[in-house]
Amino acid sequence: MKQRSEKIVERIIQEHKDQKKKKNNESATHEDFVDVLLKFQDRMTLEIFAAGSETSSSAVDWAMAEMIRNRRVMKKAQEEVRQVFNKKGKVDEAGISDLKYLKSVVKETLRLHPSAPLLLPRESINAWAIGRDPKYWTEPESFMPERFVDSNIDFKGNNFEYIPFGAGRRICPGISYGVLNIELPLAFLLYHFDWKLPYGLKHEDLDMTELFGVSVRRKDHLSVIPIAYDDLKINSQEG
Ligand code: HEM
Repeated sequence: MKQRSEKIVERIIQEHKDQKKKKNNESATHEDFVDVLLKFQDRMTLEIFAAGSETSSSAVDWAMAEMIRNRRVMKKAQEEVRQVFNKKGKVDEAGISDLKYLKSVVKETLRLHPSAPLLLPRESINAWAIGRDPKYWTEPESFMPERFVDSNIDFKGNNFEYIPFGAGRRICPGISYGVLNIELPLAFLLYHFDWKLPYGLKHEDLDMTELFGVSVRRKDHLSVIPIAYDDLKINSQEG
C-alpha cells in the first residue's frame, strides 16, 4: 500500500517538474499547491544545507589549527581519542560521548571562532567579541579547553557570555547535529593521524589570521602533513 501511494506521489511530483520545464518557455505561468511546495522544499533544503555545512567545516578547520599550534592540547585530545577507540580499532559515533576533553576543545574553538560571529540575522549581537571579553573570560585570547571541562556552560544559550548558536526562540535548531558534525570528523582526524607542519614551520608560529564575513574563516588555507597512525604503530613495534 505504502509503495503504491509513494509511486503516485512520485508521479505527481515528476509531472509538475516536467510541466515546469515546459512552462519556462512560456510567458504566463500558473502555479498550484504542489508547485509552491516544491519551491519551498528546494529552498529549505538549500538553506539547511548551507546553515549546516560551512559552519561545521570552519569549526573543524579552526579546531585543527588551534591544536596544531597548541601541542599540549593536541597531545591530550589525541590520547583521549586513541584510548577510547583503540579497542575497537576505529572511530564510531557511539564512543563520541566518552570524549570529554575533545568536547571541551570544540567548545573552546567555538568561543574563539564562532562560525556565525554576528549571529545573523541578529546583526546587533557580536558573539565573536563576547567570547573574547575579558570581563567574562580569564586569558580570553588563550586556547584553553580546560575552562570548559568541569563547567556547566553549554550551547543552549543559557549563558549569555557563550552564545555560538545564539539564544532564545531563534536559537540554532541544528545544535546537536552541528556539534556532532565537528566532534566526529575531529575524532577521525586525531585517531588516524599525527599532524605536523610543512617546511619546518614552528607550531607556535602558525598564522591564525581571520577573514571576516558572514562566517569567520581562516585567511590562509591550513596546510598540514598527516602521518598515518597505523604506520606509527608498526614503527614503534619494530623499534
Ligand atoms: C557549528 C555549527 C553551527 C553553528 C555555529 C550555527 C550557528 C547558528 C546561529 C548563530 C544561528 C542564529 C541564531 C540566532 O539568530 O539567534 C543559527 C540559526 C540557524 N541554524 Fe545553525 N549553526 C550550526 C549548524 C547548523 C546545522 C547543522 C543546521 C541544520 C541542519 C542549522 C540550521 C539553522 C537554522 C535553520 C537556523 C535559523 C533558525 C531561525 O531563524 O529560527 N545550523 N545557527
